[in-house]
Amino acid sequence: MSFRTQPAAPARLNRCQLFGPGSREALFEKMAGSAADVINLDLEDSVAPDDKAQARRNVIQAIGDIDWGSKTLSVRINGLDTPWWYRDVVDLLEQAGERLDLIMIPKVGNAADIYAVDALVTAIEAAKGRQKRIGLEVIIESAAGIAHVEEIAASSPRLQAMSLGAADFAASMGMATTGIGGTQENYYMLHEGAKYWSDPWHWAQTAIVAACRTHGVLPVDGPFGDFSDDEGFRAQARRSATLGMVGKWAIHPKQVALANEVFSPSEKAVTEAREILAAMEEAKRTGAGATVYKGRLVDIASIRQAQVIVRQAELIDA
Ligand SMILES: CC(=O)SCCNC(=O)CCNC(=O)[C@H](O)C(C)(C)COP(=O)(O)OP(=O)(O)OC[C@H]1O[C@@H](n2cnc3c(N)ncnc32)[C@H](O)[C@@H]1OP(=O)(O)O
Ligand SMILES: O=CC(=O)O
Ligand SMILES: [Mg+2]
Repeated sequence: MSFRTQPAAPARLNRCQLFGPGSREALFEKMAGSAADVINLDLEDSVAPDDKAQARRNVIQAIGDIDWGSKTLSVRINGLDTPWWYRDVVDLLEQAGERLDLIMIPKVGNAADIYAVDALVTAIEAAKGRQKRIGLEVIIESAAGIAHVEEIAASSPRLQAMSLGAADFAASMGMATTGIGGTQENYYMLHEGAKYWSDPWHWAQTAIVAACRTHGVLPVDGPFGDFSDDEGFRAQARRSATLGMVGKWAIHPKQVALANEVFSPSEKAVTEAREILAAMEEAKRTGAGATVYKGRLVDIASIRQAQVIVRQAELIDA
């Protein structure tokens, strides 16, 4: 490791973030009863402009009235280029109960966006004597957001998670698609007449993972719009998990089980990780730094790799 060590991301489960519009109160109990680790009550793009004020009132009421169990409870506020965001923050912090865990800031473009919200949150917490410090999460979903991804990841000690928002990201980048995540028909290489599809989200995801891991923030994959396509969701989520993301959004309840499945290590993976740790303990006992496990090299780096899987399994079992 460099002299600059890598801070740990928050030790909590974030396999699935289930979204629901703040204007659809009837969904709130269903969201609370779901198997999602994180709930995102939305005041932004799933709420029509005329419904913004009512949605805000619904969400504030629901934060106190509904039993959210042990879930992380987050509210997505409106973007900083709108007339609604400051009232979202003020009303949430002044009126919502202590059960609220996070505020999600959409369409962040640079660290100053988080600074502005942090300053407002900090002042209201002090003025109101709120006991629990509110965390922040952000969505990278614009050209500016991805260009400034590292300063955004470093922007505030309140920052816990960062998601890729494929829909707005595609729009901001001028990508020729109306699909939200997943395979894009025209993004392929041609070799001897055969098409090989590639992943247009890959580079943004890796930039987000690197920025998050540098600064101790959880990297999360955002929405997959086609909720009729379970295999498409699985494929996207598996790629994200392989790259180091910890979870994925669900924009429909049927996606929750899929995300939980992909971001929970299989029994086989956990057993293998524990066996690698045991093999390395044995190697250490005999003074070796490297050994052979199932015909392949394992060394001290393998301990760190195995610990990623074991830690996730322990969080799930806790
Ligand atoms: C690009 C972005 O910004 S994504 C993030 C913002 N977007 C959102 O928050 C959208 C979230 N999702 C939704 O609003 C809805 O799921 C929709 C509009 C996609 C579909 O809604 P519906 O047509 O009601 O879905 P559908 O009929 O398939 O619902 C099946 C059941 O799941 C429930 N349900 C639907 N959405 C949700 C949800 N988000 N959370 C919990 N339950 C839900 C329905 O009430 C219904 O319950 P029932 O069987 O008891 O009647
Ligand atoms: O907010 C999410 C997105 O994909 O846009
Ligand atoms: Mg968006």
